[in-house]
Amino acid sequence: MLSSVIGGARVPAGPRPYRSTDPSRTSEVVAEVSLADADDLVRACEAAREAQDAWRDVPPPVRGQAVAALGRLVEASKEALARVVTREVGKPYAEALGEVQEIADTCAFFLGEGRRLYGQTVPSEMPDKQLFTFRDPVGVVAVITAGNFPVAVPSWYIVPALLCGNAVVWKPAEYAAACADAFYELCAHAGLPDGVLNVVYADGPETFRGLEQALGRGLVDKVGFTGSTEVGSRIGELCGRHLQSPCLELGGKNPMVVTEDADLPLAVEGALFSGFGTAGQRCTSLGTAIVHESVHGEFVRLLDEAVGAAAVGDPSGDVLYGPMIDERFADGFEKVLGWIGPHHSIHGSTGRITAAAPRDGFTGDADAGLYYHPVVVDGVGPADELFMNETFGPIIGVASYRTLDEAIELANAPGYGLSASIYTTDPAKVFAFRRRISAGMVSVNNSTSGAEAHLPFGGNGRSGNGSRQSGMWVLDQFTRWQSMNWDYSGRLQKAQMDVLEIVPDPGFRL
Ligand SMILES: NC(=O)c1ccc[n+]([C@@H]2O[C@H](COP(=O)([O-])OP(=O)(O)OC[C@H]3O[C@@H](n4cnc5c(N)ncnc54)[C@H](O)[C@@H]3O)[C@@H](O)[C@H]2O)c1
Repeated sequence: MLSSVIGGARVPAGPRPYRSTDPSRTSEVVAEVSLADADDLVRACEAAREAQDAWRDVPPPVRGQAVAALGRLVEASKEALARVVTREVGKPYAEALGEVQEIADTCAFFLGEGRRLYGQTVPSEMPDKQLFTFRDPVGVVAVITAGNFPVAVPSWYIVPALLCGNAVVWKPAEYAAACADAFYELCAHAGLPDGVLNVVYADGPETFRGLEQALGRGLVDKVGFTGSTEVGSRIGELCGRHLQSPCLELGGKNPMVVTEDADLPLAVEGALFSGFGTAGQRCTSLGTAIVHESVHGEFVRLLDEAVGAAAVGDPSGDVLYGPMIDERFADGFEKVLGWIGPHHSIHGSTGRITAAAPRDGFTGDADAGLYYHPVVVDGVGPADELFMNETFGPIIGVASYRTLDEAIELANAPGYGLSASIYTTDPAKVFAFRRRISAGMVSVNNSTSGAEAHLPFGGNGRSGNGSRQSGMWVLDQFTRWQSMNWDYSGRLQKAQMDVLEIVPDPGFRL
């Protein structure tokens, strides 16, 4: 039975058992977990506070060695960790390998940051005085994550937070506990002192209660949250009461605009990958393709063709996508299917896949797995729930437009702002789109999905509070700037008042 780890020690199993199952064969248990309660979460924050005291004094290049060791351990266990991801959350194995690679890439990037955690020397207004800036760790970082990227997204928080000298309390998604535990074990063997990284398996309500208490007692200095917009806004409110600004990485309803001059087969390939990859359960999944009216019919025809040839099935095989991650997401998707109104034209079957997948290669027991057909709904618009809200399932809408202004207005209408893409051969359209789309990430002739470990990742509006992950930008989340001025003149020099005056001759003319 898996249990939380606080201060380097496993917490004895308690009265709250939880089972995470294989979504391809829901009768198979992947992990039995003993869930913690609010008090455990508070204890983990206390342990982190204590451990951070010494960790902050370890020089950043040395902290970088732990990050490097983690990267090496992840590389060495890449296949094993990917297999756990495939089994527990149903992600196709090739994608799972990519997800694990992202951890290794993140470690590679932040290893270097350990030697580059630069401050600045800044000139002063006065002579014989020098100004400096330093980056300091924020303290204890509470990280709460979703399970659709059960190891890569946590690493985006944990790796830079530790490198910057913080201690971390990580609360992974319960339904991805086996993935979390495997990743925790790799971290624990990378040479981190006890208590610097704690993992707490808990459900949402207990997590909220624990976080409320920990924030109230000053035990948490930063919250990193990846999950739904609904829960994110509650976390934001709670942090706001304690004058903290969390990192909020939330849901997406990501648009793809296809212009009249676009390479249509390329756009269709992108739509297929980002609409149905991971069964549409990515924050960056394509929500709506917004297609110029002159190519709309051809786009839908090509998309139908591609969808018909797609393989859905056992995620250990070569498939476009596997099952929904968990019963909860399958239930949520059933609800979404009810949003499809009679006035839409539906392409694909809306039902559960009960026999074989659309193509060979499906070996799982379909009746027991959480498999759904890919669904394309043509003719959606802002009056539809389907157009306005994240669905988190294998369904995409198609809308049509006449002018680029209209396309951008449609793309911004749902009020999310994570990822957006445009397929066009006209650079003027690219820049007009880039300037006015509300997304944090824009793709040109590429799908809405995908991230690289050194590019800022994050969204605006219903997708987040503008915080960014990955690359050097995330350092501002996990460090605080301290400025220092050092006056070695031997006098009390006062800024603004004792400044040397420059006296120009205002009457001078050539
Ligand atoms: N923007 C991003 O980077 C990103 C990445 C991955 C997933 N997501 C989003 O995550 C969502 C899917 O994940 P989910 O359904 O597991 O999200 P969720 O909000 O239900 O849960 C996310 C995490 O928060 C915890 N939680 C739930 N209720 C809580 C509460 N009241 N207080 C504190 N913690 C609580 C959960 O146990 C889980 O660990 C989608 O909306 C998806 O778009 C966003």
